[in-house]
Amino acid sequence: MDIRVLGCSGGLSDTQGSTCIQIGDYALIDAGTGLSSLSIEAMRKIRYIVLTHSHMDHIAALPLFLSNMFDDVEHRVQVFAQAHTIETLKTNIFNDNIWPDFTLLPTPEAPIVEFIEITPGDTFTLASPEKENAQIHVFAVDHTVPTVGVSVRMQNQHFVFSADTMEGPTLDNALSSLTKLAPIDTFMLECSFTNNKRELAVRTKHMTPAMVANTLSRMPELPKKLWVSHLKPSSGNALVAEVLALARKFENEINVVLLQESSIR
Ligand SMILES: Nc1ncnc2c1ncn2[C@@H]1O[C@@H]2COP(=O)(O)O[C@H]2[C@H]1O
Repeated sequence: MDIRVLGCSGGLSDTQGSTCIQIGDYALIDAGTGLSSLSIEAMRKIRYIVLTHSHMDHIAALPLFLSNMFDDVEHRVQVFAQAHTIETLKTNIFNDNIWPDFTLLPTPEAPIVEFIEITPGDTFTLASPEKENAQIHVFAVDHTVPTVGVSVRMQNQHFVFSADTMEGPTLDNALSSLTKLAPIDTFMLECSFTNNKRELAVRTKHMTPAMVANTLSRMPELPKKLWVSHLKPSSGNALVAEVLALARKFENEINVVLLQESSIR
């Protein structure tokens, strides 16, 4: 399985782009500013993008990426997203004011991008032009706007990305179902705020290290690796210290990796 985290910051940072995960060389989950670490040649190989939700840190690079592709790419980029995400992008971004409506360009018959509506619970295949296909399953998570997490299965490996979510039964039930589908090898889970910002985390539907620990303790079977991501830059070193303490607490049970610049490329 070839998964590269191009960015997973929960905001604007001098060390890391925002959420963008590359599958092989041909697909992305989310299109945050981490996408800008790809060369133009690498961008031209991208055929599919699965968007978890409409928030800026997950879609910021999509408009500029599409204009990069516009000139000389023959394939159409397929963007998979929930109806809310598609509608929000069309109304607020691809509206010929903020950015051109690339769903009609260069011609309405053969546009550069096609939005494909997905619903939580859907399973679909991203066909690789060269290597093994990726089997995608999207599941509902609990965030302030309609959001899906993404399960990727390829080469007998199972990677699960929580996207932005709060702890609770929605996530717990999804993790139980996903574990039955196939044991989870790598679980990329968000952790946005420090424990003393629990109230803000609940209001904005995000996780703290304590919530991450609770979620792990309720999982029917622990994944082999936990990638902790989406730290808010404003939470700084205090959050890093809390995540490292969490890693020590679980060190005999699970390999906890804090995704920072050094460990994601
Ligand atoms: N009530 C709030 N107070 C402070 N920050 C907020 C509030 N609501 C949303 N945000 C921030 O706005 C961000 C929108 O994207 P996120 O959900 O990743 O994370 C959210 C928080 O960082």
